[in-house]
Parts: sequence; structure tokens; C-alpha cells
Amino acid sequence: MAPEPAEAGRELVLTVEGLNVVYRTEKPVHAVKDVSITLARGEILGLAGESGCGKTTLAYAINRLHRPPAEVSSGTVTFHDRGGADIDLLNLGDEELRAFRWSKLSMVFQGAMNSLNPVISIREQLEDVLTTHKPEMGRAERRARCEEVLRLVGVDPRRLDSFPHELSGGMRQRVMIAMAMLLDPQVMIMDEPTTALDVVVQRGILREIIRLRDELGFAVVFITHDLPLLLELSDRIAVMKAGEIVEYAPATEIYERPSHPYTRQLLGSFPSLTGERGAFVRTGPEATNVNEGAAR
Ligand SMILES: Nc1ncnc2c1ncn2[C@@H]1O[C@H](COP(=O)(O)OP(=O)(O)OP(=O)(O)O)[C@@H](O)[C@H]1O
Repeated sequence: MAPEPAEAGRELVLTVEGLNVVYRTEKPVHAVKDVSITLARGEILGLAGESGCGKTTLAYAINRLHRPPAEVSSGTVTFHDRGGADIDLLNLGDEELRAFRWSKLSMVFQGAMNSLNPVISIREQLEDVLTTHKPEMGRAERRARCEEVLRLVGVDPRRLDSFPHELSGGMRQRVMIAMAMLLDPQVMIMDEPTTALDVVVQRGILREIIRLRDELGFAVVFITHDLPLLLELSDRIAVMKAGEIVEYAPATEIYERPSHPYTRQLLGSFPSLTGERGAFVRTGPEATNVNEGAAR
């Protein structure tokens, strides 16, 4: 499937072309099949599909985080840097890759909140990212940046001296999002970032993500099996089935005119989407009142 041309006037930040990922196990699993997607600057791209369809494998491969037995058998991933340079992600050396991750593209994983080190304070864990990537940064500046990102995600900076177990699950996940934002990346890949949280907390965090995207202009690949949530959040949606992207269109089009039978089936499996069409509210960048919409 050829990548969709960028919408008029929208500059691209990421292009994935013909990507194939295979798990080289005894019986090889072709988990990602000829996937081509583009991500525009500031865009929220939703990646939908049932468990096991290959969403996580795709996200890992984009950021070169896949490990054997997973192998990218063909395809390209190109990052279009702010300065105009194109970065061929699949061919970066290890050092370049380390410098690239977090600073240009960061990831918030499924259950990331549990990956915080329990015996190290939030401050130390955030500062560690800065010391590694920006060794030139002074102590005061580092502290200020950590406070700033916590504020951005709605966590009181006084929490910096807390340990992970002293924070609720929602707060820990916000801390992980803050960490992903520390170096001001151009792209964030979020893999089921709120699935483990209750609906109210989930809504709050999603509202923050939309607001921050509007303010800071980063692009997001948002992965979830929760299609109703993606319809509200995303500009475009790619629907994945058994490793393939079977439909790829603006969220409104997916909702109003789903063309693939599998998309229709997915939409049909969410009772909240099958009622009065007028009840549905989109909260994309064009929506006038993003916060109110997302709060529903
Ligand atoms: N280490 C592995 N070895 C072999 N096959 C794997 C491995 N990891 C994943 N797979 C297979 O690859 C396919 C895609 O899995 P993946 O985890 O990417 O799907 P997903 O859509 O992200 O699912 P979920 O929403 O449950 O995380 C599945 O068939 C899965 O069984």
C-alpha cells in the first residue's frame, strides 16, 4: 500500500514505507506486512486493531526497539528532521540511535508507569535523562526543566522528591509522559498509554496530550484497540488487521464512511458508536473546543 500523500500544506515528520517485520521463530510470524504510513508535523495518527494484529511490533520497529527473533525484513523508516535533514532510522549506528531516541522521537509504552525504578526518586529519574542527553546543561537548568515538564502534564512539581510508590497509577503515567517530553521531541509514540487506568484518569491524561500537542506541536502515533477513543483523539486513523493496514483515512471519514468490512466490524463492536450519529464529538485540531469535547 503506497503512503498517502501528505495533506496539502502539511509537512511530514515521519515516513514508513513498505515495512515488513518477521519473528524468526520455528514457525515464522509475519507480524507487520508491507506497512506504509506518513505522519505530519503536529498530527495525531491513531493506530487501531485487535490484540495481536501487530501494533506493538510496528511501533517498536519504527523506533528500532525490536529485538530478535523480530527482524525487519524490508522497508524504510525516514525521520524528516526539523532542520530539513532526512534520517534513515533503520540504518543508524548504535551511537546515533541512542542520541536520536528521546530527543527526536520518544515512546510511552503500555504499562510504562511500572517501569519507573521504585528506589529512585522521580527527580533523579527525570534528571538522569537530561544528564545523559544534555551533559552541558547546568544543575539549576536541569531542575527547572524537570519542574516544567511535570507542570506540563499536570503533576505538582513538589512531587519530584517522591518515589514511584508514593504516586497513583495515573500520576506515574503522567510522569512517564513528562519524561518522554523532556527533550522536546518532534514525535511521540504512545502504545496503550492509558489502558491500565480508570476512565476518568484516562480522559484527563488524553486531554493533556491534546492540549500539549496544540501548544508544543509534536506529532503523536497513538496505539490502542479502543477505536471510539481514537475517533475522538486522532486526525487520521490507520486500521490494522493481521499485520496489514486495511484502511487509512481521516478519523471523520473512518467514522462516517468506513470502507473496509473490518473497520465496519470494529465500529460495530462498540455499542457507544452505533447510536445517534449526532451524539459523537470529534476533538481534532479543527474542533473549536478541544477540552470540552475530550472531557465527555
Ligand atoms: N517474541 C515473539 N515471537 C514470536 N511471535 C511474536 C513475538 N511477539 C509477538 N509475536 C506475534 O506477532 C504478532 C503481533 O503481535 P503484537 O504484540 O505486535 O500485536 P499487538 O497488536 O500489539 O497486540 P496487543 O494489543 O495485544 O499488544 C502476534 O501474532 C504475536 O503473537
